[in-house]
Amino acid sequence: MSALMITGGRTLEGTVHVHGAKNSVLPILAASILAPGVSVIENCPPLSDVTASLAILNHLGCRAVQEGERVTVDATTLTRCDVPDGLMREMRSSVIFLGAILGRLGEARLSFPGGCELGPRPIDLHLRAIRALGARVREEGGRLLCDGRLTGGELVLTRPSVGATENAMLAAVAARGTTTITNAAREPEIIDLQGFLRAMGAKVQGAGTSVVTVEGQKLLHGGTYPVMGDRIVAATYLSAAAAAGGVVEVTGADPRHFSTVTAVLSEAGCALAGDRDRVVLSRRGPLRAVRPIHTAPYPGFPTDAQPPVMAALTAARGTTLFVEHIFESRYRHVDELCRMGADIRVEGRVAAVSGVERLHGAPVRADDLRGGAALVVAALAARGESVITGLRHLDRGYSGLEEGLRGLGALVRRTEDRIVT
Ligand SMILES: CC(=O)N[C@H]1[C@@H](OP(=O)(O)OP(=O)(O)OC[C@H]2O[C@@H](n3ccc(=O)[nH]c3=O)[C@H](O)[C@@H]2O)O[C@H](CO)[C@@H](O)[C@@H]1O
Ligand SMILES: C=C(OP(=O)(O)O)C(=O)O
Repeated sequence: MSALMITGGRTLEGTVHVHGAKNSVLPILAASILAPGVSVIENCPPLSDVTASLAILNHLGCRAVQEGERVTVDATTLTRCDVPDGLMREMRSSVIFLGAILGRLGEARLSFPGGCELGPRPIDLHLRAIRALGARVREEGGRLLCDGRLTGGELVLTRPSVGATENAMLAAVAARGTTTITNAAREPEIIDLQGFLRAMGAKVQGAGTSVVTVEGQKLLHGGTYPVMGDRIVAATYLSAAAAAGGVVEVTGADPRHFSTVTAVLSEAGCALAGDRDRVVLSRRGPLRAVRPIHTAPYPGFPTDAQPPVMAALTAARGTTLFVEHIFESRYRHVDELCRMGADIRVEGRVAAVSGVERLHGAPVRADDLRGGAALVVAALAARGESVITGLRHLDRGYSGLEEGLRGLGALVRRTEDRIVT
């Protein structure tokens, strides 16, 4: 079983560059099949979710290859409209292929997606959106059978779901006429998807606001596009620096995309400065508790940053309340943090984090992606050695994490075969 061995207690110093955003590149890879052409995606991180996306693309008949941080997708040869159940279960974003396959071929056969287990993650809004564009959707034996000629229309999402907004945009690009998506998600990743669709020749506007408008059936071609930097990876490195102390510069992501996170870390006693694609955090003295942190859709505090920021505040003076509004069950890291000496009580959606003097190292297991990031942050600040297992979750969203942390002076190594009892 592979594990991360982290000996905590060293302050972090230096610069770390974040890779491209997982939550941008996955819908962009799905979008690449909308036109029978060659797309080139730059700044594409080598993540296991990207590998899963490439496997889906190749299964569909495309030629998708990753070389370093560049992915080339030749979607000219796309022939199939089905995604096997095993690939659907690999990640949440497999469901975004629904709008894209349906848009390109008029037919799609998928099943329900996997992804982090954070409580129920239905896809009713996705299906409602594509039905509203004229698709027929049947469920048979756990498979979703979708077909129909798509026509633009007025879509109103009952909540600003990121994935449903993306699926609706992809289907709308191929639909006849104009589609408006009201109460659309406003995340920066939606703006990135719009950027790629425009690079393919699509007419899309409004991304980043609550109303996205798509004029469908424009002549599309392959596009070349650089994926934005990962704001959650940036938030994770900053949380690590806040937890361990020191001076860390994070480059490659736009600090405006995670300003709610930097605001919290600043309130906790860190000094922050930055500009368009870099931010520097320094923490010399102790951390203090902050006002309650409520996760919310963008531009609110991101649910994906809740676990690492919580880990950073486990040793702050005082008590911080976290209120998780997006997912029903996103505190699976709490029990593991408590094994490291944290004092956290959870009641429903609220977690009360009472700062302790210092965490201690322990064997812990990641049960989901950002929960794993929280354990890394905690281990860097803890006294002694931690052994973190469950790395397949971390590998879905973090590439080069050990190298990045080692470059900041952390004692981190990955063992591939250690048996952890
Ligand atoms: C690959 C990707 O981009 N994942 C991100 C995306 O996930 P994802 O796209 O799955 O998140 P959504 O915004 O769709 O989900 C938000 C909430 O809406 C609910 N919901 C969603 C769809 C639906 O059809 N019905 C429904 O009830 C979900 O259960 C959840 O409670 O946004 C989340 C919220 O910022 C992030 O945590 C994930 O990292
Ligand atoms: C929850 C996440 O990912 P996914 O939606 O792919 O499960 C995440 O990136 O934190």
